[in-house]
Amino acid sequence: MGEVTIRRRPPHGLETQPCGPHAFRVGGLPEENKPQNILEEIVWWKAREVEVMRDKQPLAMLQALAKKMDPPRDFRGAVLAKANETGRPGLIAEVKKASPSKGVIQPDFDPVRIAQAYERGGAACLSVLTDAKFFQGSFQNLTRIRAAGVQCPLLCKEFIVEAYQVYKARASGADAILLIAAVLPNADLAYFMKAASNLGMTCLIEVHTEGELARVLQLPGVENHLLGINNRDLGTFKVDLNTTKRIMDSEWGQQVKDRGIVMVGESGIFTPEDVAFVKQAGCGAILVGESIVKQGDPEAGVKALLA
Ligand SMILES: O=C(O)c1ccccc1NCC(=O)[C@H](O)[C@H](O)COP(=O)(O)O
Repeated sequence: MGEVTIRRRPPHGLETQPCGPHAFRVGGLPEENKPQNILEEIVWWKAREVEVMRDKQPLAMLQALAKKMDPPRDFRGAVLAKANETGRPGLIAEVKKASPSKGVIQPDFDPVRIAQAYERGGAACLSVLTDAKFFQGSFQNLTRIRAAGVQCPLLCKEFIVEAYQVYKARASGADAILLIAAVLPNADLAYFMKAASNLGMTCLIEVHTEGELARVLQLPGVENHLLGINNRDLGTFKVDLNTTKRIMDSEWGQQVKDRGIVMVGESGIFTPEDVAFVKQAGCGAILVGESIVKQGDPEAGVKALLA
């Protein structure tokens, strides 16, 4: 049920292994050593990236930094408060320069200016992409946004495959992290949720299928975090808002509603009608990037979306 669909590493390790003056390949078909889709490519790259980061900044150093940070803000509480105040889903507005599906979305990208505009426009929380290779983001963007006095809680939008990244998020000022069910089995999800909770952070646990939702609903303490349905298939890039409706109409979606879990509708939300559609499907929050970040005036973009 809801098995992990993304392979975390190439099945046969590196495609070729150096051995003296020779290079040889360890078993398997060459095509098995190629990522099957973009999410797999990102995750394979991420594993190497974390190794390099750990060499430069060991975990103990990061943990010491994380300890010194101001306490995290209540991400889930901020979403709920904004939804109660406005009667609309709480907006998690994404600071997003580029993406694998769209290339550069906002060439005139000033993360602090965009974050401040989102906050003035009425966002409940912000999502900050930190991946550099595929999204042109950075952990410095998180730090700079927090240092600029933005009050909204911040989600570190990263592809987490190691606990190291949870500490990196906290040490960079994040209040919440993203965990993707297609990438992580429940044992890893539970472990990262525990690491995040110990740091006082919230998790946004993202699914794309009914099977993944059924699986993550078994996680202990999931009610204290947020669940999200990504309308974008991260393998094919196809975006379909009906994904949210279909999953929320399933028996697992009913369980989300019965247990009072906050569900976030993610990706492909462009108009007030889209917002109304995912609200009607049962979402208490929305995560929006492209439609607001590409506006010349992101504050007006947020206001128009929530109108
Ligand atoms: O946005 C992509 O192209 C993408 C590709 C591969 C993995 C993840 C990707 N996006 C992450 C997201 O989920 C979105 O940034 C987020 O939900 C906002 O989506 P949108 O409003 O459609 O920009």
